[in-house]
Amino acid sequence: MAQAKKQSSRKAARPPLLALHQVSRRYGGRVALQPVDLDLAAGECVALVGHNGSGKSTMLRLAAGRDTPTSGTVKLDGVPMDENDPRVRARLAVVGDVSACYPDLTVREHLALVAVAHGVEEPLHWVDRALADRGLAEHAEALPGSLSSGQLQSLLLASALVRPRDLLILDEPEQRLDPGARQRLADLLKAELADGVAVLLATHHPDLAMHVADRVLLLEDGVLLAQGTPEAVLPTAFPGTAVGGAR
Ligand SMILES: Nc1ncnc2c1ncn2[C@@H]1O[C@H](COP(=O)(O)OP(=O)(O)OP(=O)(O)O)[C@@H](O)[C@H]1O
Repeated sequence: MAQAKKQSSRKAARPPLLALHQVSRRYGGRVALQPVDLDLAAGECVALVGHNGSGKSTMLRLAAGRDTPTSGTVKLDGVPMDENDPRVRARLAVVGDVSACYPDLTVREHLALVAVAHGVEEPLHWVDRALADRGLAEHAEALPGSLSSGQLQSLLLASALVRPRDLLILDEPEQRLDPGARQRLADLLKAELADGVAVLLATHHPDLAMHVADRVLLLEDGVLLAQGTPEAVLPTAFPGTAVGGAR
């Protein structure tokens, strides 16, 4: 654990890859997110936690350039975040919801399309690797409509692995995954972090945050209530829940 702490402080010293400065979002008269700051360095993982409606997805959409803040700035490596900017598209992978799947493409075709569209070299190699890593090899020729919800979630994760990325943003990636697939997700995220990818995720799963996050931000009603190490914040975020496991 001492080693993990040492790594965290070393990571914190790096310049941020993603920087949110006083970012807020209002929908009509409703404040979904009060002004918040976030710096995320390469190889660092921040987990957003909080009840339903606390503002996690709003913050992720703003961080990914998929929504425009009411106030504040979002920058990727100093460049204003805009998901339409090719410089951003080359570095950002977002794991979203099933609406991102093409219903008439097989799992393999879907992944190949994503890889080719992003100009990846040897796309079929990466497709085969993502199929194997996500436990999808036996479903490679299936259409999304015939997959279970957990297999669909694995396809969304696989889509992020067949494209270039320095920043990975995931909204509740543990949804619908069984314990084995959840463990493979944690292993995947740790491998991404070891490769220097910055990871920002929202989760309702304290063990996932404990295993992969360097820092946890607790949101409540759009307000940043607490931030710190998983050990410091998760007991407040999930009172009465045993949060365990070595990182
Ligand atoms: N497009 C929108 N228009 C109006 N209000 C919205 C919109 N998107 C989100 N909100 C509101 O903003 C608040 C925060 O929602 P958000 O989806 O960010 O919460 P969340 O923490 O991700 O919740 P969950 O855990 O259920 O996914 C909620 O009150 C929600 O109703």
